[in-house]
Order: sequence, then C-alpha cells, then structure tokens
Amino acid sequence: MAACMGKVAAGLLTRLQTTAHTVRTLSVSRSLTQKVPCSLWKLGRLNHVAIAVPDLEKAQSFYKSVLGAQVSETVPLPEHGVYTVFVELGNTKLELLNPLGEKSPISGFLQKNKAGGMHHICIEVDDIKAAMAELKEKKIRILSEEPKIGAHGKPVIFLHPKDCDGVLVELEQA
Ligand SMILES: C[C@@H](C(=O)O)C(=O)SCCNC(=O)CCNC(=O)[C@H](O)C(C)(C)COP(=O)(O)OP(=O)(O)OC[C@H]1O[C@@H](n2cnc3c(N)ncnc32)[C@H](O)[C@@H]1OP(=O)(O)O
Repeated sequence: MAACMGKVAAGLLTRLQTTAHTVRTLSVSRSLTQKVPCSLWKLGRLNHVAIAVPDLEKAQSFYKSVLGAQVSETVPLPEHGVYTVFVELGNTKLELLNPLGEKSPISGFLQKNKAGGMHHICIEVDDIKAAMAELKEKKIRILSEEPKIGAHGKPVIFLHPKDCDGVLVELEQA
C-alpha cells in the first residue's frame, strides 16, 4: 500500500514537474517570440566590401600581383559616378572604387581620406521594396527615392552612415 502511495505521489510529482517545465518552456518561447521582430524581408549574405582608392591601377595591381587575387577589368558606372574593379575572395568580394565625373559621391570621401579607405558594405536582401518600407518606418534614411541598378545589374539602395553606426550600408536585391 505504502509502495503504491509512493508510486502515485511520484507520478503526481513527475506530472507536476512536466507541467511546470511545459509552462516554463512556453513562457520562454513566448518571450523569445516577442523579441524576434516580424519582418516581411530577410537579410542575406555579405555581397561585397567597397574600398575607395585614390589610384585604381595601383590598387588593382596590389590585389593582383602582391596578394595574388583574381581581379576584374575596370568597369565605368556613370550613373553611380564611379569606376569599379571587383576582387574575388571566395566567400565575398572587394569592390575598388574611384571617382568618375565631377559629381562623384566618393570624391568628398577621398578628400577626407587621402590614402583611401573602407567606403561601404553591401548586404543582400530578399525583398528590397519591403526592406525600404520597413526602414522608412524606422526612420533610417535611404539615400535615394527609388532603388538604382547597382554594379551587378540588380536593384540597390544606400542607408545613411549616420543611421548605421558610422558605416554606409548598401542593400542589394539578391
Ligand atoms: C556601383 C555601386 C554598387 O556597389 O553597386 C556603388 O558602389 S556606388 C558607390 C558610390 N555611391 C554612393 O556612395 C551613394 C550613397 N552615398 C551618398 O549618398 C553620399 O556619399 C553620403 C553617404 C550621403 C555622403 O554624402 P556627402 O559626401 O555629400 O556628405 P558629407 O561628406 O557631408 O558626409 C556626411 C557625414 O557622413 C560621413 N560619411 C560620408 N561618407 C561616408 C562613408 N562612406 N562612410 C562613413 N561615413 C561617411 C561624413 O564623414 C560626414 O560625417 P561628419 O559630419 O561627422 O563629418
């Protein structure tokens, strides 16, 4: 009888513990769910890191001959006011930038950083329009009214560096 009572008590205890565990799990998962923002778009991989350089040929030669990287030809992108060269790195790319035209958006940056420097990072997104809508709502400044066609023939936007911890962020439609 005592053994039976013990079993019943143990069973009850197990059930109580299971219930408590379930309640705890539910409340933990509910609080996790509450913290994850519900977005209609997703951030993808790092597409490239862009470096503004004062001398494109010199930079091209550094990555090709000194570091042994696979380096593209120079491509002018007049609608962006830049010449670009891509350096293949396997997991991502570097984009070397040099000003094209009098109104190049990178001229001011190179005046301040005479030796050149990291200009922006480019991250892929699966839905650039949905990203724009949400970022606007969150008061992140987007530097064009509409996406432009970027270096890879896909829509891109730029986010103001002052709203992104000092880094100019480019989002590219994957
Ligand atoms: C082909 C395409 C692609 O990859 O697909 C491209 O690469 S196109 C790559 C080129 N295109 C772009 O960059 C387009 C987006 N960029 C822009 O709209 C502009 O460059 C801005 C980022 C708004 C900067 O404009 P602007 O040079 O006229 O203003 P500013 O010199 O007064 O700069 C305002 C403040 O932002 C800072 N600032 C400027 N450029 C910065 C950068 N690249 N990274 C971090 N901070 C930066 C300045 O130091 C300054 O801070 P203080 O006030 O503290 O001194």
